[in-house]
Amino acid sequence: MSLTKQSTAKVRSIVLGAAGYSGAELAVILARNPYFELCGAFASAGRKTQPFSELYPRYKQQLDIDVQPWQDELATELKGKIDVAFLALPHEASEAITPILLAQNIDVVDLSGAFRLKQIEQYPEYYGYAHQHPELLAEAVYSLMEWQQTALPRLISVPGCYPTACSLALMPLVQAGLLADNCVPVINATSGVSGAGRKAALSTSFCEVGLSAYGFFKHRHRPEIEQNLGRKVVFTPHLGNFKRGILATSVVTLNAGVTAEQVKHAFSQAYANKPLVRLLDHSPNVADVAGTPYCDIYWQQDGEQLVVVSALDNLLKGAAAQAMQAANVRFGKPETAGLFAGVFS
Ligand SMILES: NC(=O)C1=CN([C@@H]2O[C@H](COP(=O)(O)OP(=O)(O)OC[C@H]3O[C@@H](n4cnc5c(N)ncnc54)[C@H](OP(=O)(O)O)[C@@H]3O)[C@@H](O)[C@H]2O)C=CC1
Ligand SMILES: CC(=O)N[C@@H](CCC(=O)OP(=O)(O)O)C(=O)O
Repeated sequence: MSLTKQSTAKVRSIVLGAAGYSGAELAVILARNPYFELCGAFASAGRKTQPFSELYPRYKQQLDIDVQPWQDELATELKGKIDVAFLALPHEASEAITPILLAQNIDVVDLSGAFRLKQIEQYPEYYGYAHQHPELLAEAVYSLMEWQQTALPRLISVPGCYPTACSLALMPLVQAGLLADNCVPVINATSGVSGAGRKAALSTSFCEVGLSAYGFFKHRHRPEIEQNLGRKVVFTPHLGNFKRGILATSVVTLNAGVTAEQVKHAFSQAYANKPLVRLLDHSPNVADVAGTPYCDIYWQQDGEQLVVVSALDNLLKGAAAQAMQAANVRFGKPETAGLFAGVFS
């Protein structure tokens, strides 16, 4: 195994799952973040070492790093050479590899759902497997950064893509106490096909995908959204025939008498100094957030009924950009470092 040149001045990082969609986005973001150094990129053990630009040809001459097969034994070799590992892996792989990395004093920023839910008994029901590490579930901090109140520890659990879109849309109303007690938010959200990852599957192949709902009541993001909002929701994800982006439409009932000014104040106050949330005066469009680290939010009120529409790029604010945002904060760097290309970086 080889690592690229290291500098003690920068946060030394690796990406596991760098051949996949969200890991690849993260590798690109890390490579342009002046405060971090991308020291290694890894895929599954069965893969041969391959240049990143062979997997993603648009990065030829921009990101010259090899994607190498990951083996757990590498963790020992990396001790003292790497500060943080970003895991863009299937949930169970993340759960298994995390303690191995932590044991070598390597921080973990996990993009999977392995450490998102605080109630361990929800894993069999919503993830289809029993969680083996209650101590790490307790230790992990869930990093919905706009609402993050506490310091980030060595194990960071990055929120899911749909929960980020829905929670950013509804948290201001919850925190301001504007939702009716008996309100069960109804959330319909449509994701582009990259949400399903890069691996080939008939159901997500281009000619098969139209627009359809799935995951009724049992999608793993439902308990995550409920954990964030502190109330039950009806969450129905949809798959649409576009590459990237999520559009979430959340319908709620407000307390009687809540005014338009109160709603506006709740959103403006919540996101006044939050650089990655944009409050719009028109309905969001996934085309305007695809390729950006933003979550766009808009609402319309009719008496006690409120519709909130939010949009983000599932691979960026819904995954890699949010992971970078959290790691920037964890290591004391500017929150948005690496997230904007060119003059905004
Ligand atoms: N896609 C999205 O919109 C979002 C994804 N996420 C989460 O990020 C994670 C990755 O998702 P995504 O990028 O879509 O997935 P992909 O299927 O595109 O990529 C998965 C990556 O993980 C690697 N991998 C799989 N198993 C192992 C293993 N046991 N050891 C080492 N590497 C392994 C794969 O390697 P190889 O290519 O060699 O098989 C591949 O590089 C998931 O947990 C997902 O839930 C989070 C938010 C949004
Ligand atoms: C379109 C599609 O299949 N989307 C995925 C969610 C995206 C993802 O990978 O989930 P996390 O955000 O939890 O990591 C799904 O419904 O399972």
